[in-house]
Amino acid sequence: MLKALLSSTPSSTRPACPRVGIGYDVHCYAEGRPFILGGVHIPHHQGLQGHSDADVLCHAIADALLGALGEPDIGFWFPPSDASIEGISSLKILEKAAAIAAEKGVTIENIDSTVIAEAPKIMPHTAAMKLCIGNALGITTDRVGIKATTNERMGFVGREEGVAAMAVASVTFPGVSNSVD
Ligand SMILES: Nc1ccn([C@@H]2O[C@H](COP(=O)(O)O)[C@@H](O)[C@H]2O)c(=O)n1
Ligand SMILES: C[C@@]1(CO)OP(=O)(O)OP(=O)(O)OC[C@H]1O
Repeated sequence: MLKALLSSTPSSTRPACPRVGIGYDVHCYAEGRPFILGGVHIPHHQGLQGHSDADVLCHAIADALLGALGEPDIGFWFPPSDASIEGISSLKILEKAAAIAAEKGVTIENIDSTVIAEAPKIMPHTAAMKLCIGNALGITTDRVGIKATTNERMGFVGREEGVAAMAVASVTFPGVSNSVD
């Protein structure tokens, strides 16, 4: 009876829905700072400036994920004006984005990213970075893409004034069904 009633009413059934988001960030270099990228301390003569640990890659990934989730960006959740988060590990920011995804029942499918840096070499550190990012997001390392390129000596990246990163995130929102079997 209920099944017949439901089949005659407008359906609210919706299949699982894939979504994507993009993120971009840039930080300038400063002497006397550790260079933290993807949660990993990479030996370098200078690091990135920021209110947080300035992990430009994690910030780009966080914004990509928040975008895919339809949420406000990183600055909403972690305001630069908040003194209590000074020096915060950006892996915590990824953990927060993953928690928001989990609350919504959203599956994180994969992340891909590119770091744009003239120096140092990034690729030797990507295995460690993928582990940190994968752990923070609760996904396996094969779902975390990290690539790197120089800027061919052009612009602020080319002059080694800073580092940029871009990322995309792919997620699946859960389907809903009113069917009664
Ligand atoms: N900071 C970087 C930049 C580049 N790489 C690796 O070198 C390759 C060549 O870079 P080009 O910018 O000259 O195309 C690139 O594909 C990366 O594998 C790197 O590790 N770190
Ligand atoms: C997480 C925050 C907190 O201040 O980190 P910042 O180091 O300020 O980095 P930025 O990418 O400029 O902005 C994001 C901020 O919300």
